Amino acid sequence: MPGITRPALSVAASKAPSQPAKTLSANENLDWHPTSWRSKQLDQDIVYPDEGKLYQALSKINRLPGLVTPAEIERAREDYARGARGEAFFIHGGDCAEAFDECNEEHISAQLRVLLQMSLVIFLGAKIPIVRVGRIAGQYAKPRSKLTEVVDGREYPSFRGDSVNGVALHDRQPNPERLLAAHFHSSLTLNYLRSLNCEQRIFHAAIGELDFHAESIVDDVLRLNAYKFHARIEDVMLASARQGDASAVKSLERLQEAVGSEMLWTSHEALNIPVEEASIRTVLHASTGDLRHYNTSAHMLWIGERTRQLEGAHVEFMRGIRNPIGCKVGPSMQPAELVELLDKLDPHFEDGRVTLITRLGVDNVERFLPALINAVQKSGHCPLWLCDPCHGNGKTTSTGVKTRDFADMFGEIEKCISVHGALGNPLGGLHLELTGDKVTECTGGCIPLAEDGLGAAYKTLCDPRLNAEQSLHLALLVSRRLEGDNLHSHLVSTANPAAKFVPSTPAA
Ligand SMILES: O=C[C@H](O)[C@H](O)COP(=O)(O)O
Ligand SMILES: C=C(OP(=O)(O)O)C(=O)O
Ligand SMILES: [Mn+2]
Repeated sequence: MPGITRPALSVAASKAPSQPAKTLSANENLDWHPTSWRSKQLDQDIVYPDEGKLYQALSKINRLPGLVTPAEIERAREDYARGARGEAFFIHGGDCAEAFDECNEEHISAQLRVLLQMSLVIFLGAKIPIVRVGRIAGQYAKPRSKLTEVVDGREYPSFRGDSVNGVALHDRQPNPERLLAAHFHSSLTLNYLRSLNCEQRIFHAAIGELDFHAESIVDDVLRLNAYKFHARIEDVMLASARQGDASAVKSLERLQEAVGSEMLWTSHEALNIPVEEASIRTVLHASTGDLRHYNTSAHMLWIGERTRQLEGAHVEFMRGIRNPIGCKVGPSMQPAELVELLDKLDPHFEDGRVTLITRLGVDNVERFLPALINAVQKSGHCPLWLCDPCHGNGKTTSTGVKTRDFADMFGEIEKCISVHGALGNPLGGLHLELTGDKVTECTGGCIPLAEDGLGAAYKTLCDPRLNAEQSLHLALLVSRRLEGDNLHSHLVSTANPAAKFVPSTPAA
């Protein structure tokens, strides 16, 4: 569907100078402005019936404190640069679409806990620091394959995320008040995350719970592996205690440092550009004289597969912000197009400025990924490469339920690890739709969930998520794979639900 050209609503512009200062360094985008996207085609546009109310909501967001600070964004950039150079592994995950109704302590701590647990498990295989990034505290706007749907012969706008409209058919008109509600829900989520991050308790609980998971899961392999990993965490603690500080708490803190930064960086898809524009704060950098434009709605933002057109509004907006930025890369991306995109988004060739999130589908990785990697290697850009094994492996069951199979997801990750490894370009991490909650949305995994079991706790507002046990199982397999073990042939899939998962001999 063709996008529209936005009228000149001026929100962020009120805080940013209309012309760049004369003393700009080479690092500045001279032809960029927080509003320059408005003259470009905006795909997946959200059309509000009342532009006046939209303007009021955007200017309120512009006046409210940002959710994150420029200093944090600078620290996140350093983590992304490390990841791009192969010095850290990223676990980027969370809900497909956050829900206002799930903005509660249980859901938020479950998200943080599962990401921490996955980090610990993958750290023990990859043996490099792990950086965690949540699809959290702002993942409230969705692109859709079809912008309308027909129910009982009547056409309605599709559900576009809680910041836009409601799931209920009577609530499908985009409502600008939801933008403010999203800002406040994001703020509460982030506030709670910051409190949890400050507490050692969540880290201890996450380790302790690896055993709990092992107890609660009937599958032999997960139980064995989780115990083994728990024992190895203790080994690492003992070793670091031996090296100096005798105190176990001290060594636990060291392990925490080794696993990665304490902060969970926040992220969401930058889909609704007017509200992203309203979140910009422009800062004059004292030592370089650069004007830096920080999008304070999240630490990291990404461009979706449906809105990554080279000449489109989303790419135009994103190229000017200082935050680490990402772009989804689907099977239609051409190698030359990818390099052109990087030239736009990363004109100064900065390590980790861009994260490429490939989502090719298990059967497409070997066909498309090598040429994409080769082209990027030749271009001189140094992006962080993540594998999103979710969005290329979607299926709809015969009863119309959206799902994904665990074996396809691990299959895509394995192939990405192999292709990246063969080209001397190690995979930098994973991008996953997951939840710490006990949902039944994806098939397969350690408790082989079949299609007829999906109805038990199918709660997602958009795409199916891995549940806590599936997420941990995936982390165990990835950890072993990064260590050199190949467990893929043992995977239980719904294609063969009776298959027994035979444990491999625990490594010494
Ligand atoms: O999260 C990603 C997209 O928004 C989602 O896959 C689109 O789903 P749809 O094909 O049901 O619109
Ligand atoms: C919309 C998403 O993915 P993609 O743009 O890759 O389809 C998503 O990550 O939720
Ligand atoms: Mn999704």
